Amino acid sequence: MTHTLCPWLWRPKLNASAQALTVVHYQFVIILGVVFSQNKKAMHIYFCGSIRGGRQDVGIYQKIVRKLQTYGEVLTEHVSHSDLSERGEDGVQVEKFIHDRDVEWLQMCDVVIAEVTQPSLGVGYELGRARDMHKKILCLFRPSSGKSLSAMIRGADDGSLFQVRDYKEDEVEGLLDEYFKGHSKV
Ligand SMILES: O=c1[nH]c(=O)n([C@H]2C[C@H](O)[C@@H](COP(=O)(O)O)O2)cc1CO
Repeated sequence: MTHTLCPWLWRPKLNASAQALTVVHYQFVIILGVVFSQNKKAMHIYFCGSIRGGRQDVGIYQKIVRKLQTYGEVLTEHVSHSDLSERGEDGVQVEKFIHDRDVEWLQMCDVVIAEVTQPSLGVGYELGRARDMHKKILCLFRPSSGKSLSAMIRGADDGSLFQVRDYKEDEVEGLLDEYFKGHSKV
């Protein structure tokens, strides 16, 4: 029986119980391998940052995206590209393409990280959609900008799925480490 199922395990010198033990051992190793490879599956991270709302914070977006890339795949890496201007992405029928692609990415992501200091209609829309999808959301705001965050963002903080944190630029990496410590596999 054993040699029919697993010919490479068939060792005529082993008695039946030793063969059964070997099979159980190999099954255990296979199960461990499957569990381990699932845990290693990259987390999908959706990063939101202003584009047409103004690109003055692109340097901070780059810092955030670099850090996020140590935790998983950032689906919207383009938001942090310094050559992406306030005009946004170009192309044929680009508006519908961008909207539909980004909503699909929101659906597939494990977590949404948004830099919300520079107000942006697109980021506000993404956050509303993500909240309705019950995604884990972290919004980052810099009070040193002198701006006041919309109540529709700050007021959405429920201390759990939707969180808003005030931060200083030099704290952002530590803050993300702290956040992902609690959400290492979403
Ligand atoms: O070209 C684009 N590509 C793109 O992915 N977006 C998405 C991602 C950003 O998090 C968000 C920015 O919105 P807005 O452009 O309204 O600031 O919208 C927005 C634009 C332009 O509106």
